[in-house]
Amino acid sequence: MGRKFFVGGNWKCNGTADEVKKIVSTLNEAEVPSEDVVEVVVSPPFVFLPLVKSLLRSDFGVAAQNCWVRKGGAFTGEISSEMLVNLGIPWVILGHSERRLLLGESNEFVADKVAYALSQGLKVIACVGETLEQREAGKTMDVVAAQTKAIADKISDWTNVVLAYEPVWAIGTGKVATPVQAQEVHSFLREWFHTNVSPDVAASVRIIYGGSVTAANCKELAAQPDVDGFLVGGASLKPEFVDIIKSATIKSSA
Ligand SMILES: O=C(CO)COP(=O)(O)O
Repeated sequence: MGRKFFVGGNWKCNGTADEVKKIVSTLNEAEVPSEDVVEVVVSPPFVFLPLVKSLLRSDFGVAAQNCWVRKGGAFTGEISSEMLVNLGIPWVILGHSERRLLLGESNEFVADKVAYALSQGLKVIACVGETLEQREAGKTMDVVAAQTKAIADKISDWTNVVLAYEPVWAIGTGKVATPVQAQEVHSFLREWFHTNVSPDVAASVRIIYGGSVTAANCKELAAQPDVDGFLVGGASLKPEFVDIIKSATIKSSA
């Protein structure tokens, strides 16, 4: 079966061209486990995508942080899936909580984006996760199931999807989910796929964790059976991202 460990770096709305070049050169010089062990994808802001793609080592992939929900056209300020494909950008992050909450992206809108991006040949990192209020109300599983179901209702092939579980209360707060909390939701989601999609998809889909992942906490999280990697925000802008990539070896030596 073998779910290859996946480490994504979401740079969000950060960086100047010089800073971006610096991060890329750190990554290019890094000694990391081979492509058989870990898949690494970094996601710079749109404007830096061509720069990063041209400079970044070829064993690392590049992702956009969003794209338009359907075919491009008269949608000022948007970037289409077609454009990403045209530039040779293989991945896109969709449904990040910052977009769901700050820009009002609904489960259905995110699901439409996922379906369209896949139809154009992009690979998708689809994000789900509950707010603190939802967690405290005991609704975590309902929320992530509804977010995942909206996508499952619109796609039939999960091969090119990585699901990122990112509890909103852990994003950018320094308050990481404990390994037990992460495993609990990841195993719930895998079970959800088993029941609602198929045993094959449940076994093969990668479910990665995001929210205050650092070099200090990544190993314990990576050791959880249903944690197949990470989506890293703040720490992906720093050299410690390389240490997070290296946590993949925990799986290969297991
Ligand atoms: O939102 C995230 C990745 O998409 C996580 O961000 P932080 O790692 O900064 O908490």
